[in-house]
Amino acid sequence: MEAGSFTADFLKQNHDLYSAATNHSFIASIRDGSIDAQNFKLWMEQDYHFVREFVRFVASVLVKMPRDSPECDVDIILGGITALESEITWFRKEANFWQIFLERVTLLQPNKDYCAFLKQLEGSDTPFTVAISAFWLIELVYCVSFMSCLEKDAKTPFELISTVKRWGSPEFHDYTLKLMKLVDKALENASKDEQKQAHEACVRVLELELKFWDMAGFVLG
Ligand SMILES: Cc1ncc(CNC=O)c(N)n1
Repeated sequence: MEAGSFTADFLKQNHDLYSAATNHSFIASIRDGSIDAQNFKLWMEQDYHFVREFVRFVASVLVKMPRDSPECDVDIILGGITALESEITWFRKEANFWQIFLERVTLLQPNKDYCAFLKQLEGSDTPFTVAISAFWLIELVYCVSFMSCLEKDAKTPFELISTVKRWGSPEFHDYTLKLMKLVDKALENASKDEQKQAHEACVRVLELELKFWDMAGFVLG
């Protein structure tokens, strides 16, 4: 059997898990407008703290990029870091609107687990190929999930439009395609062992994204 690209093969082989992570009931509740404000606030509190760890992770991906990478490839990651700065600013502003006190939040277990996984990927024993693969998929799950909330028949509440546009916009989708190309280029010449490690890290990303949505959609009180 002729193998395709890493990313296409991965999504094909893990279709059910990918589908579960990108068609979650939490996202469906945003899309149909039935979402409870408490659940949205819970997601936002937890995600802000996830993103703080994610900044370090993306920085580690940049540091691991091979020295002979084309500048335009480095700039894709740099652009990702730049976007995270405005994302952090946006989170603070949004938190203010929703009366969330970000500094008082306690991390829930699924978020702790996800952050611990990111920390592991940040370590120098995780190769660039593995880290960039996980990076691509983390962004893709958010992109595909939130894109569904912008479809013509979606009834996303107007207060949540800025949230879904952040990750569901055509620009963000473009960015995930650029990351996908970086991954496929990096994995094409990687050893079988690194390909396997990258595959395993991506499976873990899907499991953790799924648990993160479960946590956000959990009905309080
Ligand atoms: C849990 C999770 N996964 C992916 C993203 C999207 N990346 C950066 O914002 C996110 N914010 N949170």
